Amino acid sequence: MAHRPLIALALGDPAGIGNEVAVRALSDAETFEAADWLIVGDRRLWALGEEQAGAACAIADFDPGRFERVAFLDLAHAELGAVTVGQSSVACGTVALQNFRTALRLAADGMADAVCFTPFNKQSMRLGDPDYVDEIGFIQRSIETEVAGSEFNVLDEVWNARVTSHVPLAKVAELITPERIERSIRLTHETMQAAGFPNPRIGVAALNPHAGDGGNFGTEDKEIIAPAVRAAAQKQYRVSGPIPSDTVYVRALKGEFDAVLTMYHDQGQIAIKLIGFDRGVTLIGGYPFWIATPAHGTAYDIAGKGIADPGATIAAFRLAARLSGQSRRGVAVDPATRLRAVRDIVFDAEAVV
Ligand SMILES: NC(=O)C1=CN([C@@H]2O[C@H](COP(=O)(O)OP(=O)(O)OC[C@H]3O[C@@H](n4cnc5c(N)ncnc54)[C@H](O)[C@@H]3O)[C@@H](O)[C@H]2O)C=CC1
Ligand SMILES: NCC(=O)COP(=O)(O)O
Repeated sequence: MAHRPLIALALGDPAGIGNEVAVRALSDAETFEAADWLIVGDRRLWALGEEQAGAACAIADFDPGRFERVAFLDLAHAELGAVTVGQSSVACGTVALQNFRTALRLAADGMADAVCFTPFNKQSMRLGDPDYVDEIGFIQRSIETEVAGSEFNVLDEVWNARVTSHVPLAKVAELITPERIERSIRLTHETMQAAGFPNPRIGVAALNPHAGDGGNFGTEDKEIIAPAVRAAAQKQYRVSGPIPSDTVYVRALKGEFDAVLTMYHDQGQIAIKLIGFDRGVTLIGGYPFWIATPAHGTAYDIAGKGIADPGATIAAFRLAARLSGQSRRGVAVDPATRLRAVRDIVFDAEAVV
């Protein structure tokens, strides 16, 4: 039976639109009611978000004895003078990394059902941590797992999955291997099943124009992708392809596929953002808890102006609440156990900062 989940919300890059859209999203009654919220960040930067949004949320500081529906876990860690709205910096990356790591550990330790985050700026994250590549690598390090999850871009109409993600375009072709494709098909199937699709239909995008056009425009589709799709189909996955990538989303939107597996980041993201930029969610699957964020980024060009659209953040928060509320795990639901769990959150948060 569904229960109201506890979501650890890691505030993202403070120089971007993240705090503003988080304030707006939690001011939306239906979104707020969908979960209990533990907001992880620096209270002074949250106040900046309230100012930018022109709205205020009455959220008490976290107190283990009084936690009911929402609390702010104030890590009070930002070097405020070094945060400039609209600019990447070490300070912004460091704050975002610490917020994210704390939220991940809360969930990994079973003290939150899911993690949401507002947009990170990967340039700032790299400045804050030279080893930072992307969220997947950081999650692996933070929760000490070898498991590499994957990003899924979610709209009501269709999902997008990726064989490669945050890699230079020049490297994509060499990373398209049968093993990666089969693994991505399996992860897409398992993640979508966990999200409520009993037997998802997956269309696999081709890499080259017109799926290589008989070998005229590259051989990967014929020699690598087609055999991998056949092998996956033999294992009973409902999969077809390679399908020319300029029309695979047209077919998906007509109802032929529940998801499209693309070969590289922008191949799917362009389609998804054209279909629903204001409600697109990036969902990270493959871990014991759901992780969700809006599909858009930090939008430095409009940060601080009070004009950011909160639609995708609302969609991300609601999706995480729905999936974790009906999910495979679930933290303590009775108040006494939850109180104990939330007390531990504080100790854990102190330990990781
Ligand atoms: N959820 C996350 O953590 C994500 C983080 N990123 C990161 O964000 C940074 C900037 O990425 P960009 O490619 O420039 O994409 P972006 O999404 O930040 O901006 C692209 C364009 O969309 C507009 N835009 C974005 N969100 C909007 C909103 N809510 N309302 C109105 N307009 C909006 C921006 O003003 C800009 O013109 C990068 O470091 C990237 O890695 C990108 C996507 C998702
Ligand atoms: N992994 C979260 C994230 O960065 C989402 O944006 P994208 O770069 O994967 O499009």
